[in-house]
Amino acid sequence: MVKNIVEFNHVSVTFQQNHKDVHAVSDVSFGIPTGQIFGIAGYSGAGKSTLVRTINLLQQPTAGRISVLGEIFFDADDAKHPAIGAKKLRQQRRKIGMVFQHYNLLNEKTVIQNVEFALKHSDLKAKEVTQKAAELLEDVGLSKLAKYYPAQLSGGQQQRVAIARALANDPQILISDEATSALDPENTNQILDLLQELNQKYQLTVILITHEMEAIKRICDQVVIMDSGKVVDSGSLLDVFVKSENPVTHRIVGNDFDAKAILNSLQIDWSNRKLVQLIYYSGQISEPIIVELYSRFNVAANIVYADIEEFKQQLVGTMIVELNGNEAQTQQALDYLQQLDIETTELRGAAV
Ligand SMILES: Nc1ncnc2c1ncn2[C@@H]1O[C@H](COP(=O)(O)OP(=O)(O)OP(=O)(O)O)[C@@H](O)[C@H]1O
Repeated sequence: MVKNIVEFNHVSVTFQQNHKDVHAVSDVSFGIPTGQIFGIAGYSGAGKSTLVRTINLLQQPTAGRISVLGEIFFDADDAKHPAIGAKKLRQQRRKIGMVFQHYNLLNEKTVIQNVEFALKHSDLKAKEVTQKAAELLEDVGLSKLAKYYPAQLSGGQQQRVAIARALANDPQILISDEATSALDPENTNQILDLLQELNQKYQLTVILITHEMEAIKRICDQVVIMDSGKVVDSGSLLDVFVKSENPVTHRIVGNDFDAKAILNSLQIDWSNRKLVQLIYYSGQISEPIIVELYSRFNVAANIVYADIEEFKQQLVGTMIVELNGNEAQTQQALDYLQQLDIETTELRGAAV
């Protein structure tokens, strides 16, 4: 099994529009580990769709190299044959399923016929095709609606049909390009949970392209943030959402853990106050720390702000507290928090 099921090396895509170059993707390099749910996030127009369309060469890059499933699909430096041959590409594309914001179902066919349609080039006999389609519908929780027509289904149900269809040829990669963008929050979460189930059941690598940060936070293992065609940040959810200090990342993913932004938005003048930001992870706090700081060190901790966020079932909390105590005792209190593996950052001295 290859470590990275997709690898982008210095990939660029430039379009010509009105005699001008549009740099939709600029010098992007990163790998997507096999078996992960991998998020590509950013605002509309950041270049996400263009980049993922290069994976199965629906979009040819103008520069760079792309490896997929351990094979070089495209290498701009190979002047004679930059792309893999058409026949090979057709075979390999079957290992890459795609779902989009629009479900693109065939309205005159029933739910099961829509899934069967995706198997028409397979080697299966008619009976096996029907059986396989029925199994796929069971995977996506739609067995009971097999004979319905798309128009009789809700948006979330239609997207489930699209997912079953995308899985028809047992792909190793499923690309979800804004697949939940047209759905309400409840349906969005159900589709995301389904993608997670499929990821686990079939060791399916899921590439989730979205501008919705809540979707990334709910199911992704790793994420890259794109802005203006470039990758501006990458890493685990905690690296990007909690620890990143990149202002562009903050603008895109939000400021939930950025103490300065929080204090500014609360209009708290903290220039002469001893404020400390605490960041802690699920299961970490079993003691009533605020009480402990007072009883052990005689340091009073007033909570200025507190929040808790969930990242793929891991809770991360942040508190901004004002510590009142003498210098030595306050230092002891901070040491104590660090012993509990609570990350502490002193905010003293900076202006609003
Ligand atoms: N075929 C094309 N010709 C010219 N410009 C294009 C073409 N396709 C995309 N672009 C431009 O490339 C940039 C990136 O578009 P892209 O669709 O990849 O962004 P995105 O992050 O996926 O956003 P969205 O979710 O809105 O599609 C945009 O400025 C877009 O207008």
